[in-house]
Amino acid sequence: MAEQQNGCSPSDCAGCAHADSCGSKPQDMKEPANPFSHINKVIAVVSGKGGVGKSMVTASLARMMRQQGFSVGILDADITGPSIPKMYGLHEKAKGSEQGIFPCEAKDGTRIMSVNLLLENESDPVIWRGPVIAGVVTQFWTDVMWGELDYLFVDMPPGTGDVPLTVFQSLPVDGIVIVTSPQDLVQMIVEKAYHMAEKMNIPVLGIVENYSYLVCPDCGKKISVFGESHIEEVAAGLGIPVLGKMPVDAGLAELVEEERFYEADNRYLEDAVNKI
Ligand SMILES: Nc1ncnc2c1ncn2[C@@H]1O[C@H](COP(=O)(O)OP(=O)(O)OP(=O)(O)O)[C@@H](O)[C@H]1O
Repeated sequence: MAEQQNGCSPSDCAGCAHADSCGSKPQDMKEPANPFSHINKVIAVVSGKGGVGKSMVTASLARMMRQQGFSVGILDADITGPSIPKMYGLHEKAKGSEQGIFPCEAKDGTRIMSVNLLLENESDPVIWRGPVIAGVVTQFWTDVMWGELDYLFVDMPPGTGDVPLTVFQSLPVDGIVIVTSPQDLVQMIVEKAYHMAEKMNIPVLGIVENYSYLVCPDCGKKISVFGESHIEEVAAGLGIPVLGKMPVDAGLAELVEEERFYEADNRYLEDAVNKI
């Protein structure tokens, strides 16, 4: 917690004539991007808990922006459970030069960096302690030559541990998207993610609900497989928009299994395009 002086707090610094010399000013721990990276917007995709389809949502948002003609990258910060390269059929090793590491390029032009593109065998487990993992994620920012990007999506590990903290402190994150699924604990889980972003002064762009429903292939009826959704109330309570609701979609799952996500055409998140 930053020390308070003169009875003021870090949030009072903006516009204060004494901000530069005052101990209340929050320390800027942002790391410089690689000199060969020019990134317009960094968006972190987070979830309060695992298994809600965060990577699916990250890649879907990236695909949608790609379809709109934007240049897009995905930084896979889920170091112990990386799934992005496989979704896009990438199994090569990333190459480097004196200036840094090149991201790998998927068939739709999405630039991707993940620990799996650096490991000798992609099935090798990553058994590193939190600070080492957080250091690798920072290097994906400082050492990777992303080039010109309109959007860099960061697929975060679940929860509020070391890596999310490092990403929020070290990368200039413009906003976060919270992914959740319909369940009783949703309010508490979303609020945890929301308050973490708030404490780090990062705007929450909205919530995506995954596994929202299933459409019966015979009668077309929507079935709430994981219970009724309360996402609208939770979002309204926090004053943030619902960016979209994704059903369990066998077509999307198939594209993941067949490692052809670069062909995905996910219309469920269409509303998100103008909000992120
Ligand atoms: N809406 C969906 N419809 C069909 N399959 C889905 C959907 N969302 C996710 N999946 C599938 O569920 C599996 C898990 O998804 P994903 O890897 O995105 O989860 P995750 O939240 O990133 O996992 P974790 O955070 O626990 O590492 C994947 O095989 C993915 O293809």
